[in-house]
Amino acid sequence: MKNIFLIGMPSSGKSTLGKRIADVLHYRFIDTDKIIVREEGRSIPEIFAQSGEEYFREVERRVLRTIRPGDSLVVSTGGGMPCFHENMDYIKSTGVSIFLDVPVEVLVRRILAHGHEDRPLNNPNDPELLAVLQKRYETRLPIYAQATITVSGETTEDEILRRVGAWL
Ligand SMILES: Nc1ncnc2c1ncn2[C@@H]1O[C@H](COP(=O)(O)OP(=O)(O)O)[C@@H](O)[C@H]1O
Ligand SMILES: O=C(O)C1=C[C@@H](OP(=O)(O)O)[C@@H](O)[C@H](O)C1
Ligand SMILES: [Mg+2]
Repeated sequence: MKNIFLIGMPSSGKSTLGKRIADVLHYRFIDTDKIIVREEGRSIPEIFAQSGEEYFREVERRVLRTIRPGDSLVVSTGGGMPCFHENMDYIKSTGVSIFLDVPVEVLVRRILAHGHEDRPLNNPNDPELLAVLQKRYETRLPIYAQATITVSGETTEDEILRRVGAWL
């Protein structure tokens, strides 16, 4: 069966929803950030601090390209993954994609509520967090919008499953 990729901004719920979809569809679930942390033996903030974002993006590129069409995986991506190294083209050629389009205000609320120490690009203590995320959203939107399906934070899980089912 085709792979299912979840894409979208940090805290849009890719990891949470991806696991749920995989459970319901009996697909194997992977989270690219978790694979990177395991492979590197260090956290994402450590990778950014010690080796830089460019290095992280290169690892993302490589991890993504281990996925083949027909692997029957649900893949939760890191928020930036589709936006570097022509990764969105690879995602489109390798499966069906779901863009979780959640308002930036909601993302900020989630980041402030849950903290995000493991995400170097989202600092809950930054007074400009809303503006930073809004700008990042606008930059990334043309890429995210290429997803097969776009759902909002309000779309029910049943509706998401119904819509993605039509593409499998
Ligand atoms: N639909 C939702 N409603 C409210 N909170 C959510 C929802 N989905 C995820 N969250 C919370 O938001 C935070 C980020 O979720 P996560 O799935 O890790 O997002 P992502 O992988 O897109 O960064 C977590 O604390 C999670 O519990
Ligand atoms: O938006 C981004 O560029 C990033 C999002 C993170 O993943 P989540 O979207 O799961 O938080 C993680 O890959 C890294 O910190 C970079
Ligand atoms: Mg995640």
